[in-house]
Amino acid sequence: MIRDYKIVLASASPRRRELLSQISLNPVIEPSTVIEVITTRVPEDAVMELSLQKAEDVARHQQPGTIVIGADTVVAAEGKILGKPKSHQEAYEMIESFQGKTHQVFTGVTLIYCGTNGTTVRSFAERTDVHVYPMTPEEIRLYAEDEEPMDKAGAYGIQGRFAAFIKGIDGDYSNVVGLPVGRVYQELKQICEQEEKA
Ligand SMILES: Cc1cn([C@H]2C[C@H](O)[C@@H](COP(=O)(O)OP(=O)(O)OP(=O)(O)O)O2)c(=O)[nH]c1=O
Repeated sequence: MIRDYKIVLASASPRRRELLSQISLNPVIEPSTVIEVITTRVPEDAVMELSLQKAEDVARHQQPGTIVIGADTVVAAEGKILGKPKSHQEAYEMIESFQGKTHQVFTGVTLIYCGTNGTTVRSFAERTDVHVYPMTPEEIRLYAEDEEPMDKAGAYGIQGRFAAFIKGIDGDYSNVVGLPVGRVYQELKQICEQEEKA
């Protein structure tokens, strides 16, 4: 059973911790300190690559019987990968590029099971399509000036004030917030079942 394992979340994101506690998983928080390197421009591959780097960094110093979760979220809009904005101006430009349109949010997740005879690694990427209402330059400016977009991929938080501009989504909502918890739970269950059979 999942509760027989120690779960470590290799992330500083409070949203990811909250999403796991929503499904009664209360992980130990150990953010990774790895320098993130992307070697691809394909968003689903990039988020898996980054989630693997974060999970591997933290898995290195774990005891057997631990499962480490690493994750990374990006927005893909108009052929570009958008991470966190570096300035309010950049936040404005990101939102301007996808207002009135549909973009994709990808979260990559890596689960590493640390066993007595080595490790098991599983990575996957989950996609959600997000439809955004047209926004006026004033609406974009007021939102981009706020602190809310600054620590978020694509410069918005669907769970925050930006909800005013969300027309709809196709896919998992929790994936947009930073962790597709349903899929994470199913994958964790499979790791535990495999270990119990072995
Ligand atoms: C699109 C979107 C992203 N986000 C967040 C999820 C992620 O926390 C963040 C993307 O940054 P990430 O680099 O994926 O994660 P992080 O830096 O917050 O945490 P860590 O690297 O330690 O795991 O954007 C929202 O909260 N709401 C949204 O609507």
